[in-house]
Amino acid sequence: MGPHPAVAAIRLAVRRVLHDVLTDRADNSSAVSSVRAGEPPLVLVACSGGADSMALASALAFEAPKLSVRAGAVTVDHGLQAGSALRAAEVVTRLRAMRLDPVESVAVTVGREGGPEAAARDARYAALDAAAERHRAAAVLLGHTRDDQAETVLLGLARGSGTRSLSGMAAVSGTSGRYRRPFLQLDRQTARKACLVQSIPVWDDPHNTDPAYTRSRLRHEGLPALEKALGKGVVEALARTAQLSRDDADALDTWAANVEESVQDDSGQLRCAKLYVLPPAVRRRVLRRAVIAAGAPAGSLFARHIEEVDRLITGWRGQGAINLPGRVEARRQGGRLVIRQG
Ligand SMILES: Nc1ncnc2c1ncn2[C@@H]1O[C@H](COP(=O)(O)OP(=O)(O)OP(=O)(O)O)[C@@H](O)[C@H]1O
Repeated sequence: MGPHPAVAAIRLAVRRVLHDVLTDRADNSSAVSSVRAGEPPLVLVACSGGADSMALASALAFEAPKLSVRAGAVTVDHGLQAGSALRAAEVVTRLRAMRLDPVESVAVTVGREGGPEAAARDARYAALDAAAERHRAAAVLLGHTRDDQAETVLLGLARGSGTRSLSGMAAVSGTSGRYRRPFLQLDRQTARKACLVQSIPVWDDPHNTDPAYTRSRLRHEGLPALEKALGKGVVEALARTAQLSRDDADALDTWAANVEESVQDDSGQLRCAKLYVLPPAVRRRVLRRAVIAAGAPAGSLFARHIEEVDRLITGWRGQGAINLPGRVEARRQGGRLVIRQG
């Protein structure tokens, strides 16, 4: 008898990603310094102890040896709840029981920038990046599911963001495509079921059900209400929207990169008349690129900032300089847009 369908589904998803990692590694072996010739590649799973990442860890532990890949794990202790260190130690024990090696727990200090969720995420990714470098890992797997993707799209929609934000999380992201999300096409229930039938204990993060958090409200109230109103297929449809938006956003980014030079004068300043005739989606991207090139941190730059700069082109009525994150300033001067750091 074969494995339970949920277990078969998670293993297949991981197998596919491991194949991709090995193929990419073979293609880049001369370019990527972290790859050591002849050494079996190491793939790490980022594991919170929750159902999604425990299912991911179990599938990685099963599939990796068949492809001569070493499988390890990292759990990050955010130190935000009483007893978090103990829980991290427990997760480590469970991961070692799956014969993953190396397995480590990394304690981080969570700052305040951007609110508690964003600060925890920044600290977590910094720790995962450092672990990947330390172990020269070929990839780090994350347990985001199709449900997480649907939530991300809805959050972007509610913020009034553009196509880039609606495109949610990429299947491959990070430095040299380090982060992989094998479960992006799988629903959360499949991961949970796979843990259940394999008797894998999981830890349910109380934050995930705490109505104080936007994502938690969306998960437990918003999406069920949408499913009731629009039907069960809404999660899948939102995930499809993410993929379509990603393709659109990629095409528009390429367009913007290609026209950039044609709107600059000899000293590299942007010519307002040339910008004016561009389609708004392309113009806003050109402006965003220019603002980032001048030194504004991409993460602090929001749609409203770029809209304000855009009004120097489309709604010009002699307004003054616009202050942007990273002490960058944009002003219109004699038919040119001057964007520079103060
Ligand atoms: N504390 C952590 N340590 C290591 N990896 C983490 C941690 N928290 C989250 N991750 C990684 O990020 C993914 C998404 O995290 P998120 O917080 O959105 O979901 P989650 O509900 O914690 O997921 P899971 O059910 O896997 O615990 C996880 O599946 C996992 O791969």
